[in-house]
Amino acid sequence: MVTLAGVGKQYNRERPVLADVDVTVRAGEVVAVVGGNGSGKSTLLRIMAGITLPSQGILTDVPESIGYVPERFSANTRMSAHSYLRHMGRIRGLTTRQATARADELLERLRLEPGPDFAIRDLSKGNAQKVALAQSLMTRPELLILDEPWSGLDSSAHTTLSAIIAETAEAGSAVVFTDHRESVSRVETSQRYEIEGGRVRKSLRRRQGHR
Ligand SMILES: Nc1ncnc2c1ncn2[C@@H]1O[C@H](COP(=O)(O)OP(=O)(O)OP(=O)(O)O)[C@@H](O)[C@H]1O
Repeated sequence: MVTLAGVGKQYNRERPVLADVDVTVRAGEVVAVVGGNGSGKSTLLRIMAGITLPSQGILTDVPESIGYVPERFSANTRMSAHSYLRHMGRIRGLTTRQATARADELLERLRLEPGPDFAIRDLSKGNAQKVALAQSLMTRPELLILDEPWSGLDSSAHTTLSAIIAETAEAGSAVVFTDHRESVSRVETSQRYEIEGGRVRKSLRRRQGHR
């Protein structure tokens, strides 16, 4: 699905944030990346998503369709969640009818409050995160990248998100998500990587946790 070989990242000639990262993510896998604040989790995910270029190393087997949910989704737009999702769906090749149906389905499933026609810029943090998640799922991505996806979501949305991650992997896509080291992963993972001191190590533990 996607392979990172010898990947490193340095911002502004500072100490490297990441060094010699070798990660392979296969179709159907759920991969957790854990680490403390500032350890480089978001940087690694942005490199995987093609948003940030690595300073060293290469990426191969990068899929064409990638869904990405940033740690913070701050769309300062008066556009409603539903209009935004329809728009994103159309950009990704859906017809208006398909995009409308998919937006309806996702917003209902995620229980967007106060409702699909509310302006995105006035949504609460958790509800804005739901819109970010929904945009990544408008068409099925081959690789779904989620940066601290549980943060800000309420417990009912946690359960929905865990189910969506499991379903996405079952459908043959790969899912990569980050979490803080001390957090218990909420889904069964195929692989788990830990980031510390710029190094990414594979952790042998497979985890299934509950919160
Ligand atoms: N665009 C940037 N320019 C300069 N430094 C950056 C940039 N983005 C991230 N950094 C630095 O790289 C390091 C890793 O940041 P990153 O956001 O990847 O960590 P993180 O593990 O996701 O942190 P958190 O858990 O707090 O979200 C930090 O020291 C951060 O300040």
